[in-house]
Amino acid sequence: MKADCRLYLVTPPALEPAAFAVQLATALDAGDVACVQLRLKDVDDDTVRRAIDALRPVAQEREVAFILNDHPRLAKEMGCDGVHVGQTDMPYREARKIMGGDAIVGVTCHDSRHLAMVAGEDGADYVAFGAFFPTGTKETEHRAMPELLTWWQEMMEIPCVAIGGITPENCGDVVRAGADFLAVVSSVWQHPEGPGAAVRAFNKAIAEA
Ligand SMILES: Cc1ncc(COP(=O)(O)OP(=O)(O)O)c(N)n1
Ligand SMILES: Cc1ncsc1CCOP(=O)(O)O
Ligand SMILES: [Mg+2]
Repeated sequence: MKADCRLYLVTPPALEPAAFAVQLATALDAGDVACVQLRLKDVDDDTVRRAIDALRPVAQEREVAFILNDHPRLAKEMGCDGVHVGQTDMPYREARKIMGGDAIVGVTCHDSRHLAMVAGEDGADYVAFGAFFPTGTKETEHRAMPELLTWWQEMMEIPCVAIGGITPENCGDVVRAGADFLAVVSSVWQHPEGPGAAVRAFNKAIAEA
């Protein structure tokens, strides 16, 4: 059992803020979730702001960290707890300058030990590896293996996030390999019995891994 692995929910690619706030509350009230990432691609800043206004309180009122994808300035302006940056987004150091020392800054490292070491040494709060499984949510060029998580855990203290196609059914190997967080999109928001059932299923799968 590796009970210290926790869920990291990433929002669906498109959402209507007020309706999705209800879905998010259902997910967060169903069980243990460490953080929520708002991930909206190809929308203008005001659309992101409106979504943050609707969703940030839902997370923060439940002591769940609220992280914005891609946009450090908006994250800072809008009171998010952190930001996630990828390798083609703003560089980590610049994001850190904007966010300040207390905020969470996470970095995508694909399947690269080198990128993860650099991010860790620079001060990232977590490194994200993936994709671990095929995913329809994002076109991915990199495939990570569970051994990468084990290697990271043996080398470094900084938490690692596993992302990409993770479900309650397939997460066991990734959890046992050492993921500190499972970042998930479709398996939660497209769960046939709803996001609450998905969170319960993940919590159970993690506890039994
Ligand atoms: C937790 C987490 N891990 C990886 C990503 C992917 O970030 P990036 O490579 O910048 O791709 P986009 O998500 O921006 O399309 C993530 N968002 N979150
Ligand atoms: C944002 C992102 N980065 C790598 S895979 C991915 C999508 C993960 O979505 P899902 O959990 O639906 O596979
Ligand atoms: Mg990005």
